[in-house]
Amino acid sequence: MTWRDVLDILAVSTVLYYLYRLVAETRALNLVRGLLVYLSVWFLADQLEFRALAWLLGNAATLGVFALIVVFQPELRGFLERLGRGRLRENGIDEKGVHELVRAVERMAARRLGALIAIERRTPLGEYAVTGEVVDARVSARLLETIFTVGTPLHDGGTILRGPRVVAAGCVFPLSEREDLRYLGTRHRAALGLSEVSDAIVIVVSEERGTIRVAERGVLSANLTPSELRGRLEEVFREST
Ligand SMILES: Nc1ncnc2c1ncn2[C@@H]1O[C@H](COP(=O)(O)OP(=O)(O)OP(=O)(O)O)[C@@H](O)[C@H]1O
Repeated sequence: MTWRDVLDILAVSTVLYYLYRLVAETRALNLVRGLLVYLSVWFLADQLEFRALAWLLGNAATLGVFALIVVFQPELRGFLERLGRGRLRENGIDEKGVHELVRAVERMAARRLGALIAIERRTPLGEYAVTGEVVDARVSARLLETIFTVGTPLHDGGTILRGPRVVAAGCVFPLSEREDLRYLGTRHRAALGLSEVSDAIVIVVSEERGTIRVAERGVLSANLTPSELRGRLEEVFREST
């Protein structure tokens, strides 16, 4: 085994890893499952010498490749654009998203609605998203306020934003274990906990006090005004474009 082989293996692993992340984040995941079933049936038909079925599946596969390129044209285009910009993942949030998010947070703080909102950056938050309900909708102030309205099934737990979309709500985040912060309530410890295990920016609105704080890389900010929050989020937005 030479250094070339090691580099080759590393390169292939990197490509496979990014392909997996790309597939896991888009609607291509179901397609991959479908393709695996298709290939298994084709393989079986071939092994069992079901000539007609194998012929049909073989020819349909050629057509299918072109059909896939057409159907997944938006994803492929997005992927190639990001590859060109040197960023394989969309991270952060866009300008309109920041505007809607800050509006929602400001209103929720004024109304004393407790809220916990994580903005995914480079660390994938899929494992926490699956603990809640899939939302997959464009972020809007009205949507966020609706999610955190007391008495609704999804208001408990955290909401996850990926780019300009709300991906999931009612999610369970890991609680920070820090002894010196035991005095904090669980909503704030969950915000901090998630920021300790990821690079997410986690916004927390206190139901008790109506304050706005942000947890980032294991640090919980002091109370922020809505415009201070906007400033921080705009920095994140600039970093991601
Ligand atoms: N692990 C967790 N992941 C996500 N959300 C959580 C988690 N633990 C608690 N929460 C949320 O926090 C709420 C309880 O907040 P609690 O009052 O204990 O915390 P707090 O930090 O004092 O917040 P507040 O200032 O809003 O009262 C729960 O109803 C739930 O919505």
